[in-house]
Amino acid sequence: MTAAATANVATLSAAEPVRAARDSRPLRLITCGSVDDGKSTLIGRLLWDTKAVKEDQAATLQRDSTGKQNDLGLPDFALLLDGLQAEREQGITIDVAYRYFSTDKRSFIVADTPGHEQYTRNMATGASTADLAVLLVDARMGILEQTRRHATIASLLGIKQFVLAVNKIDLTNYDRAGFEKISHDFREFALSLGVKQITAIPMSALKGENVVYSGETSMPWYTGPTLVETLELATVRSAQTVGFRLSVQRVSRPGESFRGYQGTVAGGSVKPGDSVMILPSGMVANVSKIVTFDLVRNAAVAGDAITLVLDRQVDVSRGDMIVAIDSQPQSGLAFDAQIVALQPEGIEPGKRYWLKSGSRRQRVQVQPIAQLELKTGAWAPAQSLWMNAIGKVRLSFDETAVFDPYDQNRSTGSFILIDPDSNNTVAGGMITGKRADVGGIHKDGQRVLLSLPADLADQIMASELFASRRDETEVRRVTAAQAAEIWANAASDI
Ligand SMILES: Nc1nc2c(ncn2[C@@H]2O[C@H](COP(=O)(O)OP(=O)(O)OP(=O)(O)O)[C@@H](O)[C@H]2O)c(=O)[nH]1
Repeated sequence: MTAAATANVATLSAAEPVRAARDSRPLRLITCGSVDDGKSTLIGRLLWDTKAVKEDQAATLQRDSTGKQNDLGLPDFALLLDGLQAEREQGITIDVAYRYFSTDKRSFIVADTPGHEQYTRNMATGASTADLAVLLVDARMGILEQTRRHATIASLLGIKQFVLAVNKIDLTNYDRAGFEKISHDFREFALSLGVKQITAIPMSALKGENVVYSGETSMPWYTGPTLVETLELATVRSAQTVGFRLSVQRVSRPGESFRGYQGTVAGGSVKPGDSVMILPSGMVANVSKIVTFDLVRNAAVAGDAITLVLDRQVDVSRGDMIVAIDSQPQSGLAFDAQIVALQPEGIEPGKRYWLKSGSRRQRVQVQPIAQLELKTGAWAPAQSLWMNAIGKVRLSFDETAVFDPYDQNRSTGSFILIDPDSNNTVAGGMITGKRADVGGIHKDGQRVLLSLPADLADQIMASELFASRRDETEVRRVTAAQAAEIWANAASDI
């Protein structure tokens, strides 16, 4: 550690305690950027300078770095993450690697998300739980399309605080004008996304400048905070406001006398005596008991895995949602959503997919409406969505679907789409809202629902199209505007 760096440690520890009422939950952040922007080096540097690296790891790192030290004689920090990298390359379970570190003011969880284009999916996974995004750019390259894509996904997923880490500033000779141009370009783009909290920091992850320790010796012109100071002051996302949600994973019937509904609480809280509704059936019951692995509990909150026992016999199956009666999600046949297409085959107009949300799996027809132009931030009409595209779509279900909008509940408002032919996960998405409860022709159990405007509904019996289904067809009255939309979507439904 240099003398200047040591002096800065003292400065940091002596700083005013951060905001008294701050949430005690760790701050969750994601780092994203293009390949080689220096993410691994930055995370390694954060862990090293905050002393999150255990002694044995540090010794291994020094050994493995032999011959690779940088000009400060420090090890190659990116190697710290190599173990995780190897797991990632083998395939599989760890899409996003989580790392923990802390300062004397706060603890942090950082999700290391890969920078390659095809890893957009993993980036979205990390971002869905993050409070803040650190977007890395190479000071020599400036803002790239990938930077814009990541910033957009992070903002769609509800992240409102961004740090723009203008890394490798040492390679531009600490060029102030270059840094200011990049931060100006990014600020303009981020404002178009509605993101207002942006801190741009000139940084050398390799040399450890403006990460944990100040870079004032090399960049006297920069008087703003270091990365860690920014993180210490960031706010955690506020708790979601919607009521109790339990997506039923399993119905437990160990004996005649006991029937419990198992799952993880996906929102709100519940206690014995609460009135709940089972969706989509709409049946109502009261909670008589809450059981966890070995305990009877007097309450459960979001994140708890529980078995819920109700006070009466009701029909509940896997995939149903049990919700607070006074704060219900939206039920319907048609929803609006935003998705990120994840596979080379893209999203085809009108194709049927499996939609998976929590423990529920339903058939859905997906109609792309618009695609986000990353250069301008504008939505352009689109019929299909190709890999990595961010799009607005309409979802039409065969049977009643139940969601919260994503901004009210990230768990019951998000989903993935699976291609029934290839079994590939072709998109990840967020519900933005329910559409008017019409949507053309839908099967609801044994019934066929046909939605038509009032004037046409009176003539329905003349319709050849539905003659064969008349007995099982229910006609609903809707407005003319809704009807135009229904007809536009209906052809492929029949
Ligand atoms: N000069 C300089 N080099 C840096 C800096 N940060 C990272 N590097 C170098 O840039 C190269 C890429 O760094 P990584 O940390 O592996 O980049 P990455 O973004 O994690 O790359 P992937 O893991 O492939 O996505 C390495 O050779 C680093 O030593 C910096 O601030 N200054």
